[in-house]
This record gives sequence, structure tokens and C-alpha cells, in this order.
Amino acid sequence: MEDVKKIQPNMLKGIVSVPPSKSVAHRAIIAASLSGGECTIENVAVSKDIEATIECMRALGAKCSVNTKSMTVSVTKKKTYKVKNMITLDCGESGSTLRFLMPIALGKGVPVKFVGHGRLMQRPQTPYLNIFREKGIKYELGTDYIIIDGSLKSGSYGLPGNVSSQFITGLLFALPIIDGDSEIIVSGELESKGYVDLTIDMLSKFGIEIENYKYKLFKIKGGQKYKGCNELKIEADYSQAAFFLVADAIGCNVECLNLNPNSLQGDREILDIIKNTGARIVKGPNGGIMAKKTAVMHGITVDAKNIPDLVPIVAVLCSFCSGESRIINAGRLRHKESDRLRSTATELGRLGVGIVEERDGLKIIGRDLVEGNVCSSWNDHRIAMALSIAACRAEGCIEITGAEKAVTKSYPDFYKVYDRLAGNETY
Ligand SMILES: O=C(O)C1=C[C@@H](OP(=O)(O)O)[C@@H](O)[C@H](O)C1
Ligand SMILES: C=C(OP(=O)(O)O)C(=O)O
Repeated sequence: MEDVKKIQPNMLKGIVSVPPSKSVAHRAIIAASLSGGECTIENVAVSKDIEATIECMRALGAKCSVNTKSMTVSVTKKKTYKVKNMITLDCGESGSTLRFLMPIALGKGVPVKFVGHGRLMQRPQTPYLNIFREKGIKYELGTDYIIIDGSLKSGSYGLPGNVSSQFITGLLFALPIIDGDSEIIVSGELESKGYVDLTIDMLSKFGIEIENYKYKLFKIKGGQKYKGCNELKIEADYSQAAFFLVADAIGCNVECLNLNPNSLQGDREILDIIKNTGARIVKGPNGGIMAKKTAVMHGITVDAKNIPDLVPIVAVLCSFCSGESRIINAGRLRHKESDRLRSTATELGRLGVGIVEERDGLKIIGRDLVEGNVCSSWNDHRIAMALSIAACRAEGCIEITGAEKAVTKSYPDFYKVYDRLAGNETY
């Protein structure tokens, strides 16, 4: 039986300890697994995507022990590691896991089979496939798997800037540890730049140096070694905080704790986006941050080039701003867990929002309250969470099909937290 989350309109109220960043955690687990030493990674939330990365690194020879209670992952590289048969890596529905690990998995001397679920294998892989063809790496592509066989050599790698930055991250992890120098040449403007910053920052914590020439060219010295990094603490996730900060901006009263004001996460931009509507960002009584709704909140134009994951929740924010809002440069949203331009427009449309899906963006006319209705999560965590926030300011009950399962991809505790905040605990 499919899960259906029923939400009665209710203004959320309380404190949220913002969960750790999924993007930073993927990178920490991979880098620690590639290093020789033992690394304890603190503040890791084991969502489905993170679990996939841990399992894949284990299959590639890392020893990872997970303590969900203390939220720590301890990683050591196994001393002897020889494989004779094909390695299978199940990436779940995680684009990051698949694209980060493909270059790393090359050169094991055996074919590696990557398995994907949901929409994962329908998401673009062409930039890597072009490289594989050019560099003589064999591959076989099925509807839910790809088998790759060959080794990565140093040299020049061309990648488009407007498909996914995850291809660049994958090569940045793998190229430094092979013999010989390499370069990545980006054609067109790189989108999702902040995610490449997160990669380069994590690599530097493990002693790996990358030269970044304005996101157009990356120079990578070969023969580098991932040095030990004994301890790492994953910072809070701005992409997840965005749901509660937008809840505030539409009238809720939630304080988000633990956000790093100097974070490199591109989705920190949610603070400026909220301010641009006329809402305020303030310090909360417990040292966290909150947004405050104001009477003058108006439509905005948001360039989504570098902040794709914010789009569904920013569309909810715009749904409650007066006048017209536009989300532009968001064509890549069509290649996420759902076609997020279609899913956002369809579902907010079902709630009575005047929303138009454009080729690479959304046009939204705000209203005071949305309508109650039954809608779908499209098996997409960010759609489920965004609709749940819209439900706070609805005229009636909103039911979201497939929501509980969808959120396990990045934020398994989302509804536990949401229901607590909806219970109006004393604040
Ligand atoms: O590197 C990362 O951690 C991510 C990069 C982004 O993908 P694109 O580069 O494909 O936009 C983002 O959407 C994804 O959720 C996480
Ligand atoms: C697109 C996302 O993740 P990934 O690409 O890793 O599947 C996401 O978390 O919204």
C-alpha cells in the first residue's frame, strides 16, 4: 500500500537542529575511504543516499563502521584488497554516488557494475560515456545498470558545464591519485559551482591540491596521495534548512540551529532569496536563525543556475508572494529525481497556484492561501518536503502520496520533525 501523508493546515513552531549536509557527507566518506589512515566522521545522518555511498565504498575495499546513535562513521582502508570477479555497486537513487564513484571505480582490474533505482539510470550519463568512448574504456548500459571496464589515464578531459557538476567532482576525486598530470576543460559556463567548491575544499582537507582557473579549467597534478584526516564534522545542510526557513517566511515560527554562516554551500543563497521577497532573516532566541514574514512580500526573479535543489521550495515561497515571480536558468531541474519543473508546476497547480512551466524555468503568481487537494510526491524528496511546507498555509487538508518513502533519500526524520513542529510544542 502506498504511503499517503495527510497534512492539516498548521503553522509550524519550534526549534530544528538542521541535519548534516548530504553533499559534504558523501565527499567526506569517499575521501576518507581513499586515504590510508583512520578517519572518524562526526555528524553524519544515514539517509538512503549516504547509505548507498557507504555500501559502495565498502564494496570498493573500505572498512566503514556506522554508529547511527552517535551519528559517526569511522572509515579505514582495508590493508589487502584483491578482487577477481566483477564488483557490483548499488547506488540506490543517488546521482552523487553514481557519478562520484564511476571514475574512482576504474582501474580495479575487473569490470564494475553500477546499479541504479527509480529514475537514476535515466538521468544524463552522456558526458562520462563520451569520455569512455574517447579513452577506450568499455561500457555496457542497461535500463537499470551500467558496467564499466578499463582504467583511468592521466590527460585532458572535456566536460560540458551545463549538465551536472557531479561529473567534474567524480574526476576531481580520481585524477589526482593516478600517475601523470591531468586537466579538466569545461565547455560553456559551469552550473552548480558551489558543489565543485565543496569538492575542492574536502580534497584539501585530505591534502589533495586542485588548481581552479575560474571554473573553466581545473589542473590536477598526478601521483598525489590522500593524507589521513583523523576527524571531520559534517556541517548543517542549507538545502534542508531552506524548507523550514521558507516555512517561517510564510508565517511559521521555526528556529534553525547549527547553520555555518561561512559555509561554502551554494544553497546558503536561500537567505538572500528570502530577504529579496521583503521577508526578514533574524537571529533566533537560541542562537539559530529564523525568517520573519512581513506584510510587503513581493514576487522575485531567482536565477537557479547554481542552486538547483532550492527550486521546489523557492517555488513554494513565491506561491505566497504578491505578484509575479520567475525562476530562470533551471533547465537542469528536468534531470533530477523527477522532472522538477514539471512536478513542481503540476503539484502547486493542483493547490490552485498560478504556475506556468517554461522551457527552463517557472512563472508563478502568488496568492494568500493555497487550496487543499491530493497531490503526488513524484517519488522526489524535495517535492514531498516543499508540498508539506505549502500545506501550512492551505485552506484544507493536503495529502501527498509516496511522501514518507521519498524523504528517506535525504532526510529520513523529516516528518518526525515536521509533526513535532506541527504539534505546537512550547517555544
Ligand atoms: O555535488 C553534489 O553534491 C550535488 C550537485 C548538484 O547536482 P548538479 O551538479 O547535477 O546540479 C545537486 O543537485 C545535487 O543534489 C548534489
Ligand atoms: C538531486 C539530488 O541528489 P542526487 O543528484 O545526488 O541524486 C538531490 O538531493 O536533490
